[in-house]
Amino acid sequence: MGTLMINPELKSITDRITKRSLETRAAYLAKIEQMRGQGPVRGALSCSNLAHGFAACGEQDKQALKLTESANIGIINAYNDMLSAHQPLESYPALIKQAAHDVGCTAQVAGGVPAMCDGVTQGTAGMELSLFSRDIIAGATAIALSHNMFDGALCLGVCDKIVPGLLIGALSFGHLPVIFAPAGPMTSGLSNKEKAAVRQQFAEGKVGRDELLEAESAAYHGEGTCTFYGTANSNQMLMEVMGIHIPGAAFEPPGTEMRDTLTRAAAERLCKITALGNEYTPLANIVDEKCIVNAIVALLATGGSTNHSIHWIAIARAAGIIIDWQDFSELSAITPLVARVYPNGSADVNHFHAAGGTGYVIRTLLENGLLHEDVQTNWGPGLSRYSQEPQLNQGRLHYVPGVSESADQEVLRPADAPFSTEGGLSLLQGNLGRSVIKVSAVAPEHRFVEAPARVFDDQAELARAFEAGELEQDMIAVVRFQGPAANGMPELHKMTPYLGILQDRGFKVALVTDGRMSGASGKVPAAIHLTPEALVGGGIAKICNGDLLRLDAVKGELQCLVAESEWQHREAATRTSEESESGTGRELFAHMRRAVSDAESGAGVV
Ligand SMILES: O=C(O)[C@H](O)[C@@H](O)[C@H](O)[C@H](O)COP(=O)(O)O
Ligand code: SF4
Repeated sequence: MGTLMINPELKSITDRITKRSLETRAAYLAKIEQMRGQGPVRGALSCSNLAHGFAACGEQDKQALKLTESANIGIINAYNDMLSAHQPLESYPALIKQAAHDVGCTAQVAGGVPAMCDGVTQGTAGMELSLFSRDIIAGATAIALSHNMFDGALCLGVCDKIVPGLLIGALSFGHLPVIFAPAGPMTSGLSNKEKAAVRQQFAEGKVGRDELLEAESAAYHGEGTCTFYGTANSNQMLMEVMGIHIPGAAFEPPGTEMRDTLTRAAAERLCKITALGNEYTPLANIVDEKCIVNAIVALLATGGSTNHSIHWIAIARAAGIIIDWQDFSELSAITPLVARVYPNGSADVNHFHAAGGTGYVIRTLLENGLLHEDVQTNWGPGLSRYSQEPQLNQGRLHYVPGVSESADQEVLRPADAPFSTEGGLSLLQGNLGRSVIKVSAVAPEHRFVEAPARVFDDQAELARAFEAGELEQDMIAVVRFQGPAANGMPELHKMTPYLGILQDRGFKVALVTDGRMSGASGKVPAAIHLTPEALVGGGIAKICNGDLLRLDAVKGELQCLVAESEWQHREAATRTSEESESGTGRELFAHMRRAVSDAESGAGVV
């Protein structure tokens, strides 16, 4: 691999983050140091604690656990049948236990964590629990690891809030080595673009529910992660570039010999890097400022999910590192877009993987000084290890250098000849507050929209207005009271077909909301995560129907073009509906709505 001269702006942004985080990072590391016992963590347990901990084990494991020479791995499993991406995880614990035994160690399922499928809950009341489920998962991870029987943790989770929640929880046990093992993507079915087209036809009444269900079922047809580059697959890219997977684990499909080999290898590696061995690699040493910056760069370079402009702020905070949207925006200005995967193009993650995948992205960014190479990883020091690709040779795993050229220039390009010289996300600012936009999914001709506001209190109201034919005009839809404190900041992805139709009909259309969009949302310019949110009196609550709004993704401006004197005297609207307070379990999350931080602080309660 060529010289790895670091980009000077990348270095300066990293130095700024390191300086800003000095105190919080030092406090985090001090807490982790306190948690590091000598010898296996279980050695500090009382006899009764330990006996409870291995009561249900077989005799061989009991003997191993009584002694303190061999490592015991805690498995945190997010298996359920709701997420096609998590369904394969059902069989992983048995594979991991056998792999641990094969190297003289033990493994136990430390606990399960809940996992919500945002595809199942999209557009329903359940989506109002989705963001909060991240911090519930973080707490559930800590509950599992708090048994203190473990010398390392193997996290089994893939999708949206699950990987961030597992990682936030595991960072509270950052004295342990932690490896994430995914299940991989579904094989390609009906393309995401064709699926989106049938949805628009359904919204226009051109096809019926049977055709729609047939298209959806042809797109989402089997086990594994949905194949668009949304939040779940962005998680996989970021776990690679942070060195938390073992190299090349992200996009191998489930149910293959390679997939099972990678899962076993993760367990074997984890047994090797505990404090009992001579390659001790605690999670706290991996997730540092350079690692977080690498994750943001990889997100921006691949047009990853906007949700990570929230989750990775929360993850960084869990490691004592403070980042904000200005950091994202400045990194985006120096990060080339090297991948076009739906919604940023028509390819899916299987095409991305075949074209060179995570190894190629890491290689080309390293070669252009756009990632920090001098980092710690679960596979050893130095990020260039993750530009390698796994191969099987008579059933044994080994690594070879990854491709040095993209196998499909329509899907992956080198960082010095990218699809765009800027990354996928931008910060928008103005008299409405601060928001983010995924520019990589918006055609250049749609990145500037100035049009009258049409104000809605939820996405269903917008759908009704569309169906009544009231939206056939240039319009910036304002959907408010969708922030974290209002109703848990749901994804508002169901609006995408309606706004896409209006855009296709030639109207200038955009969306402004304090809510979220799906990582799969695309072509309509959307200023999302608007902070401060409507419920706390943010500017979005002062917009009236007909106000002229400007969304300029090129200059980074979001403005209500009302005279300053009038704007200052505008009353913020108050919410008319308490619908989000109860039903579908939402009453159980009232304390989180009251305590949640704003989107730019990570929308967290932990
Ligand atoms: O952020 C994300 O990537 C989304 O939450 C994704 O996980 C969700 O499942 C989408 O809603 C699926 O897309 P459709 O709803 O278009 O099927
Ligand atoms: S990618 Fe989204 S829709 Fe697909 S399994 Fe994961 S959460 Fe569900």
